[in-house]
Amino acid sequence: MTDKITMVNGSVITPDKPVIPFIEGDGIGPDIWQASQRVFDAAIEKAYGGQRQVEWLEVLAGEKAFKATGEWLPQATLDTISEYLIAIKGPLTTPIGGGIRSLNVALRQELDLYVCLRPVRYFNGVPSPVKHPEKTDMVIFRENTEDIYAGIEFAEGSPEAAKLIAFLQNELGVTSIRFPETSGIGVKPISKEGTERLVRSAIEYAIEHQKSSVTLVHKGNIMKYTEGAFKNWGYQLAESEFADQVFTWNQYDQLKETKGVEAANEAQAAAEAAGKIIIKDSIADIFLQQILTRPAEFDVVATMNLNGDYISDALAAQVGGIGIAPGANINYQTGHAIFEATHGTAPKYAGQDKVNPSSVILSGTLMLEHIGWQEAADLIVNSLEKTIENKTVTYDFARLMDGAEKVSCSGFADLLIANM
Ligand SMILES: NC(=O)C1=CN([C@@H]2O[C@H](COP(=O)(O)OP(=O)(O)OC[C@H]3O[C@@H](n4cnc5c(N)ncnc54)[C@H](OP(=O)(O)O)[C@@H]3O)[C@@H](O)[C@H]2O)C=CC1
Ligand SMILES: O=C(O)CCC(=O)C(=O)O
Ligand SMILES: [Mg+2]
Repeated sequence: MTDKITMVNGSVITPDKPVIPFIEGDGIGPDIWQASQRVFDAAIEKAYGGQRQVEWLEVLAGEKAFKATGEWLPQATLDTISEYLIAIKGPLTTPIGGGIRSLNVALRQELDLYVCLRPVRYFNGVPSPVKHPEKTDMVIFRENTEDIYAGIEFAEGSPEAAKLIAFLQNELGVTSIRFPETSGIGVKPISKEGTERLVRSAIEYAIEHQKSSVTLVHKGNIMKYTEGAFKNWGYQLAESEFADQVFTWNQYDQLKETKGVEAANEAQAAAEAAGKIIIKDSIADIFLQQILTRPAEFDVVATMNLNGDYISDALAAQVGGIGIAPGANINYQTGHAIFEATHGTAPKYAGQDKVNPSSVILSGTLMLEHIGWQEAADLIVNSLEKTIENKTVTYDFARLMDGAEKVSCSGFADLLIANM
């Protein structure tokens, strides 16, 4: 009998034969989904010998949905994911500079999946542009429902843009819009509630996984009441809700001011010795330099939507690129979660059975861990390590590895299954 995954008292309850909806995705989506699904099924079969099994339920979004229903994101898709709690998806296309708004963002907003969780770790043998890729081991908590992704934007020349600019100038005394006649305009909402639930999740994750620090990444020197507020609210939340478990740079600064630098250093050293998590912050531009030059100093990263988008792809590059960068969109209160790769639809490779399916496959291992099927997740990760160490890899790795054998997307999945 198949059944639904549910959330009971904050815990995910998984029946032996759960229904899990999936969205195949646009562009390379069908190639990587088909490869990934075979790997998931093989790992589950090997781990549980038929006692556990996923019943995959296709739901439509993107181009496939539009062709079939005339809608890009049918309500039935949202309803089904909402009902079954957990889903996994391939990438969906978003046109640039016009056309539909992002379906990926819409899914996150509609289901209020406020955390975009993107773990970044190195797999032995993966080609990387840095000397010590193994030093990059971070988990990104990207706020997933606010910021300029809220989509409050008005086009240059539109009556809405003219009205909003006139309001800013006439009612709020704004004089700094350089070319008001020809400006498009966007709004960036960042809330205390949105910040708190994101930072709370990041600190809880750090505690559960025994991480040593959480870094709040922001551009609060320039955007004081959005990104600067994120930093302040983040510190306030850490100090009020996790007083016994953390030490913050804000506390360090206060001690330095009142008792001097030695007292502040001593307090931080004592906190570290006691295993407390250090909550620190970094301005986004220098952070992008420091993750390259001093990656070992960062652990869990909590940031807003746009910063998190940039940081995800930058960190993915450090450990071998977007072909191996998984992710999950999660609401820890309702239990809703959609697992998906960090990369997009790579349209030039669509239908060529060529690209690396590892990002969706590793997103699937996050999903298996999330539903408590750790044995199946471990089988996949171990097999991925072995397959990469054997130098049998897709084009993206093969072009940077000496002596590698280039395999197709489906061929890579075959090897993962054989190596389990
Ligand atoms: N969550 C989602 O669904 C996302 C959707 N998108 C959407 O995807 C579309 C295309 O975006 P674009 O900016 O080109 O970014 P993409 O991530 O789709 O592709 C950029 C490049 O990354 C490399 N790449 C991507 N996926 C893989 C893979 N699985 N294996 C190996 N290499 C890979 C390729 O590099 P190379 O050319 O060097 O071989 C590719 O040309 C846009 O519509 C965008 O909005 C983007 C990001 C996320
Ligand atoms: O929605 C999109 O098209 C892009 C999304 C994206 O870049 C991301 O999720 O990292
Ligand atoms: Mg992105």
